[in-house]
This record gives sequence, structure tokens and C-alpha cells, in this order.
Amino acid sequence: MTESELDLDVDLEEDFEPEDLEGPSPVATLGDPVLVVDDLNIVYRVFGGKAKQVAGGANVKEGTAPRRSFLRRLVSSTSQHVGAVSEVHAVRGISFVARHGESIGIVGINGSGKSTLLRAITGLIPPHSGGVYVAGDPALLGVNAALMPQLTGEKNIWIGGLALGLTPKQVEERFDDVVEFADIGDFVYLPMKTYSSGMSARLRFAISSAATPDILMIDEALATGDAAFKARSKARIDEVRKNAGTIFLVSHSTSTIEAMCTRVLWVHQGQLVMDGPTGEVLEHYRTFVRAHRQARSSARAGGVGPRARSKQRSKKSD
Ligand SMILES: Nc1ncnc2c1ncn2[C@@H]1O[C@H](COP(=O)(O)OP(=O)(O)OP(=O)(O)O)[C@@H](O)[C@H]1O
Repeated sequence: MTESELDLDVDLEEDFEPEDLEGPSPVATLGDPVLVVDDLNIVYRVFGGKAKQVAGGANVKEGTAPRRSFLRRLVSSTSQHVGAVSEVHAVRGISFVARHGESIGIVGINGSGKSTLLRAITGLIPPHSGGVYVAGDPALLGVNAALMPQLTGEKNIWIGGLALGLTPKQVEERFDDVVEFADIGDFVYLPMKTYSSGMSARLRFAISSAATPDILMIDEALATGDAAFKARSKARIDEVRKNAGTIFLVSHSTSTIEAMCTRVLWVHQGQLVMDGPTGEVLEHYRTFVRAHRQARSSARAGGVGPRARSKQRSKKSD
């Protein structure tokens, strides 16, 4: 990895004290394969924007739209998609097999493709090429899960529960549990837009984990909440892992990954850099992040940060 590749945005939060998530490290009891990701490529198409190198170094291909005459550009300036079509190659040829009983962490710096990979596995984003083969029903549990802020917590529990495949009877049976787990009390009868961000994150987590999916995908859900909620979430996840099978967890907190996962996938610039036991992969990842931070701070000290570089560029163009 070169110095310039290291000049990316890093957000490695060690936000958990290990005692937040006490308990033995998870041990995988491996069963049958439940998920096969085969040479997966995901490409986002961005319309009307100017292509640029994004954080995390995702590969952006500029100007994939054909060059147009001045007249055409003038005419099309009233249309919705103005300018070039750019492509962001967010996931690049990732392959792996996940088995029943595994708890798999996905790490990588900002913009490396973790969430995209997770969304592709749940079928929210179609592959550009390659494939995702799933035995069972993956459910994505994330703080960004799409609930409706203008509706009450109660209505969102119903919508979310039904969307996760629960029957009306099951939603009714689990309703009180969800409210209790989220610890929102009578706020459940108020619109979600009146909630604090912690309250809505807790409710999202509680709704998503009310079902017991075959594959549970968690995107940063544990990054919110106090120590007690984190401990409750860990217990709930352990339960899901025991009953259901496979868990994927995206988190910037390596200590959370350590406490929850038996295996780690490290994604960088959309590619799978390492796939192996938690301790082994995290050791390399932490070393990478430290080197990365050092490279960034020396670059800043030497005045070659992004702002300084842009000044240098504008001077050159003067
Ligand atoms: N809807 C989208 N349209 C265009 N580009 C996108 C879209 N979503 C993500 N990207 C780009 O794809 C790349 C991977 O993004 P992704 O969100 O998967 O990374 P990540 O590792 O989850 O990042 P973070 O840790 O910051 O959440 C980034 O360059 C991002 O800018």
C-alpha cells in the first residue's frame, strides 16, 4: 500500500470500553453455507455531478457519458440530469462464503464499501456483475433503517414488523417487548420525529431484532445508546446468532467487532483485503489505521493536507 493510498479518511472509534461488552468472546459452531458472494461488483451511477475522488478511494470513473455538442448541452440544461454521468465502483470483485453460526465483522475506513456490500447482500442493490446466493432470509438492521418519522412509534413498529415478515399476530405479541427493549415508554404514541436520536436508534434496533432472521445484518446499530443498551443489544444479538445462524456487523469500533465476531472481512477501496479470524485481521487492520493516521498527521504538519494541496493547485493554475 503506497503513501498516497493512505491519504484517506479514517474513522476508527474505540468508543467502547471492553467492560461495556463483558462476556466470553463468541465461538463459531460452523454449519452449512448460508451465503455465497461470488465476484461481486457494485457500481453506482451518479448523474449530473462532477466526478471526484471520494473518501475511501472508491473508484470513480468520470465522463462515461459521451461528449456532447455545445447546443445539445444547452438544450439538455433544462433536463433533470445535467452534466456527466460518473460511476463509483464501490465493491470490486468480492467473494466469500458465510456459514451458519458465524458472526462476521466488516471493517474498513470511511467510504471503503462496507455498507454497500451489506446492502447488496440483503438484495437492496443489484449487482453490476457477479452474484449473491442466499439460503434463507436476510434482514438488514441498521440505525438508518427506513421508518417514517411523521408516524408514531406504534405505527412504525407495525410497519417495520410486517416488513420483516412477521404476521399481524406476531407483531401484536412482540409489541410490548419491542417498546420495553427500546425503553421509550409512552413516547411510542408520539411521532418518531419527536424522538431524540438515541431513542429512534434504539427503537429501530428493537424493531429489527424482533424477528429472528436467518441472516442478521447490522450496520453500526451498536454505535448508539448507553452502556446498558449496548449490553442488551449484545445479548439480543447473541440470542439471534444462537437461534438463527449468521450475523454480519459493520462497525468502526474494533472493540465491538472483537466482542461480537468470530471472523472479520477487511474491505478497502471496495476490495477484500483480508478475511480471517477476528484477532488476526484486526491486528493488521489496527496497524494499518495507525500508519494511516500517522501519515495523515505528518502530511498535515508538513502543510500538505487537502486544503494546502488545493491551494497549491489553485496557485499553479493562476
Ligand atoms: N447512493 C450512492 N450513490 C453514489 N455513490 C455512493 C452511494 N452510496 C455510497 N456511495 C459511494 O460508494 C463508496 C462506498 O460507500 P459505502 O457507504 O459503502 O462505504 P462505507 O465503508 O460503508 O463508508 P462509511 O464507513 O463512511 O459508512 C463511497 O465512495 C461512497 O461515496
